[in-house]
Amino acid sequence: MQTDSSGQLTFEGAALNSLAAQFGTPLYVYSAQAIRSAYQSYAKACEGLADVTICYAIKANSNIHILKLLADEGAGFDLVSAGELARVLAAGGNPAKAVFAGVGKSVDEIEYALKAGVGCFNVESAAEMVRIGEVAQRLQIKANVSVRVNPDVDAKTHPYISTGLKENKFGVSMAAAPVVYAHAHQHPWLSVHGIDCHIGSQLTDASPYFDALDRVLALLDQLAAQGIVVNHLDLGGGIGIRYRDETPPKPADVLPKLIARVKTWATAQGRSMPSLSFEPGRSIVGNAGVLLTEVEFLKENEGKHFAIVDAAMNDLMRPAMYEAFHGVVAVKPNPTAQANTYDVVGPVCESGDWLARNRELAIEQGDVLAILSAGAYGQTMASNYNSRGRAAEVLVENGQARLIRRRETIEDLLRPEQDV
Ligand SMILES: Cc1ncc(COP(=O)(O)O)c(C=O)c1O
Ligand SMILES: N[C@@H](CCCC[NH3+])C(=O)O
Repeated sequence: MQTDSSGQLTFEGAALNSLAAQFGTPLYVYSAQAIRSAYQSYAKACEGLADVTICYAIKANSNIHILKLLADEGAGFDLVSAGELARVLAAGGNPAKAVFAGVGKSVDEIEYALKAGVGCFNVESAAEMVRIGEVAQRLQIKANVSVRVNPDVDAKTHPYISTGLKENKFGVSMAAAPVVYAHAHQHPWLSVHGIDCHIGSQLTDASPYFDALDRVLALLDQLAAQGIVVNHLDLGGGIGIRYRDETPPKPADVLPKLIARVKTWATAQGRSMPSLSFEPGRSIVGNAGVLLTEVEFLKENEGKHFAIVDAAMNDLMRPAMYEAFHGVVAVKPNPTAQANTYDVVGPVCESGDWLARNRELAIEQGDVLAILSAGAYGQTMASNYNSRGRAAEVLVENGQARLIRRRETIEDLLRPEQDV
């Protein structure tokens, strides 16, 4: 994001105020260049070090135009539902470079993924391994499987987005994993591909990755002693971004060291170097997107100032759900406005419908604000609560803006109930 000579905010060469006028608000705006360079920071960090696939976690931002952009860069995908797989296919992505995670894969989803040729299932329970084996046998299509293990490592992040502790629902415990592998190993329609581990999201400290890796490598030794050789490691996603003042590690700070540790282990064990994958989501798209919203009203209740805007918790759920901080700035200076400390709130009928609290802003009715770092877990977590249509999305590339999702209309909202 930059400021032009008149003080207006621009995003990859496009003035945000003009985009709001052209496409309306609320509006998600993404920078193609920022997404590409975030992806490349992963690809370059591993270059020449090992056989590595970067599987972008679709849940962060699943717009098919963004998936296409990433597929064109060479990304694989981490998906968690039939819907996300359909998006990969619609975007022209290669299903063989996709991994399918999630604790509750249905029979239909497994069947769809097998027929589409998904590269690997990251299996999260013994019962799921049995189910995948049954579906694979019925379809006579071999399923590649990794076990997603839960290493019981504290990722030191918000409790709602920590996934690698034993109290979390994700993955198979280290103690139970050998039995799950043994089932896959002896099954004629299952092929043991790798091991998977994802410990949480918005990590700002890299040390939990190394703790988790050490536990994973110890488990691989144990499996090898049982005659089960696992030659692929999927180390998940989770690297954080800056929302306020965080200093998360960069892929180049973490990935080469993780790869080096795997190499040292492989050499010591006299094994060939395993292939690897990572599943970043937030760090690819989070800082590449903003949510534009117009001020509907300014209001004061007994000295408390509210800026009521046209975006709401249904558009950006993170503040309501995690009390998450997102920066807020006016997209152009308003010299006649008086500065005040505002809570920026939406029109939804919930006290939890706030986007930002206690922000110093010099704004008037009709001004446009940018909610920053909204490219990840923004539109993908949006809902129709209060019967509000989802926002439109625009992708900016070299100053040119392209609509990549139209605004939902009232007809879109009513159709599933009228079509019965
Ligand atoms: C299995 C899995 N992989 C990858 C991710 C992506 O994580 P992040 O967006 O933090 O990189 C998630 C979400 O936390 C996940 O659950
Ligand atoms: N949705 C969360 C992250 C959860 C990641 C999914 N495993 C967020 O907005 O931060």
